[in-house]
Amino acid sequence: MDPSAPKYFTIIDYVIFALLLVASMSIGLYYAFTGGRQSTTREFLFADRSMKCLPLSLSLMATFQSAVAVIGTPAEVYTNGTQYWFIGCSYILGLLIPAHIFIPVFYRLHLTSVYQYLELRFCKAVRICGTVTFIFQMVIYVGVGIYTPALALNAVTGFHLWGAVLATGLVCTLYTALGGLKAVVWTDVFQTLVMFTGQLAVIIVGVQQAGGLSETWVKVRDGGRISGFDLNPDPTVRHTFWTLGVGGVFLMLSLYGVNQAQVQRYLSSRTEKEAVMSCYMVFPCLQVALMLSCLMGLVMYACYGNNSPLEQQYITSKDQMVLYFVMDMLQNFPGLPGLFVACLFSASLSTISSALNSLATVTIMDLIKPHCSMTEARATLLSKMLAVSYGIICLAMAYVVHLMNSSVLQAALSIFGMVGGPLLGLFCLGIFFPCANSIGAVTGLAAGLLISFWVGIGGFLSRMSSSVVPPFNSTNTVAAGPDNITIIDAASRPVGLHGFYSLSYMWYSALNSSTVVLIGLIISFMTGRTKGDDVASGTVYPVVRTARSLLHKLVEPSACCTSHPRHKIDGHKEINGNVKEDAGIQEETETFLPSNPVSHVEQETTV
Ligand SMILES: O=C(O)CCCC[C@@H]1SC[C@@H]2NC(=O)N[C@@H]21
Ligand code: NA
Repeated sequence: MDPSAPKYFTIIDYVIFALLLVASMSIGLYYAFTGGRQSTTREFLFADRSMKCLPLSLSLMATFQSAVAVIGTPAEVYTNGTQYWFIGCSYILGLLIPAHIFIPVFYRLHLTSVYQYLELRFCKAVRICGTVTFIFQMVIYVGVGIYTPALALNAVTGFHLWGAVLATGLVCTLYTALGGLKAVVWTDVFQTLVMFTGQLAVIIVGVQQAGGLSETWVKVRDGGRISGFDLNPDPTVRHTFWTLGVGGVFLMLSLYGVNQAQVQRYLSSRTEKEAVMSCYMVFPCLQVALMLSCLMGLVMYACYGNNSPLEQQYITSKDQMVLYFVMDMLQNFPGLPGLFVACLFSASLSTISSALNSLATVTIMDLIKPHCSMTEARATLLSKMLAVSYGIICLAMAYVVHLMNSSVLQAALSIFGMVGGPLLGLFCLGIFFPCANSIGAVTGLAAGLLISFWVGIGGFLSRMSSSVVPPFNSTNTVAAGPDNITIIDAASRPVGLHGFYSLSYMWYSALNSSTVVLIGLIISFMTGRTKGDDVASGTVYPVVRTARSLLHKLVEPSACCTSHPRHKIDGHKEINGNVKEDAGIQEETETFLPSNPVSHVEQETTV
């Protein structure tokens, strides 16, 4: 069989792919016509705040595990070894901090959009800036998420590229717009199971084809694909334990701490404890997903060694390697290629649906509702129309991504770093620095975005434009284009602006969030910092508040300010409490009372 010939699907493969779309659609329709039939925003956007932690944790994991991880991570491990696996170390702090800092603050404020926090803590302008930045980030990310599987599929199987993009985009938009968050969460659960099954099947068959487990191990070890701890502190080296294990923490916080798609899931939990539990349960799910993706890269290496289909010119981009491998290895197992393609599209659908739902939520809650009152029915209908509109916008975005043509994994992570990083910085400024004021927040965000685009685009252009590859240090592999990895001679090191541009993309989140905090604090001090007591209570991390009042007492023993006792309703009754300012005494009241006049926080009205 000519290895360069495109591989074709058998009819059973198409059937399995079609079944995935039908099953996803059915779940959407089920939630459209059961329960409250999605007639309130509380149900459509927050699943009646009744979600349990198991489905939530799978949905949380699926939201940022798209086809990019299924295709990009194995290609990364095949090309550069298992160094990328160390990103798993960042999941520890990357989930502990959201569970014990961000969730308690956001949950007790009974938010409907995470950007409401910015208005509570700062002002409406900061909220709008945060919302618009989030929309920008997610629309681009979804564009990558829709385009990635379709491109790989088209390249290897001849499957019509825009047919796949349209099928994915339309089915996903429909079940999201019909079934709301309940449908999105339960399709995420179903799609995650398909994703894991598909990857496992390919790994098992691939190990067999490579001659068994021990043979596979020997080949990847001798091929130098098992990376040890690379403790090189040089921030321009693309992947080291530091860029992945530490830089990855900031990336994780921007996604699992302050990204609306994830915060909305925490807020849809029955209790705060369930929300924290779902965050904890994401950890094993993420480790399994990472392990499967990395193992697939190793198995591919065991099968192809160094003469990869890329070297043989059978494919044109390293992001097509996984699908080529699947079609090459599973050709004799009818149905398995279809299963893996279903896995690929499951990864994509679960990310796109979560993104569309969160985009509709922030648009209705942050940009429309605060400026025009409307009935619950109209708000829900508008949310559904927004989900459809964003689906169409993201399809158009897929075309833009088509024009960009860069390695998908790095593209996705760079987007998170370049846009998610500054947003993380904005929330950290609010939660950990009571002295930060609104002017500091807006200026800090602008500075963070400026720096991130300077480094991100500057780095991309300097890699693309320099005919003679700019001087880089030895182990820095520069992914100049989608596939040509350029290993640079050991002698030279990045100097000046090149050093700045050659910062590993894994440091973008850390650099940009720190810039926002630093500039935000400087501007706050220059323009008259906020006095501790002027800050809306519940918007600053309690430990910071306590530390401040202790410090105050130490410095000025006569200081009158005492932190007001916080009336807490006892644990098991604590449900989505909203914080009410009432003569300085904070107490949490049942959320479903008519919204109290004092609370600044709009609430989704309950029927
Ligand atoms: O798969 C994607 O859509 C993007 C690539 C992975 C995104 C980041 S990497 C760290 C964290 N772990 C995940 O599984 N997803 C996020
Ligand atoms: Na996904």
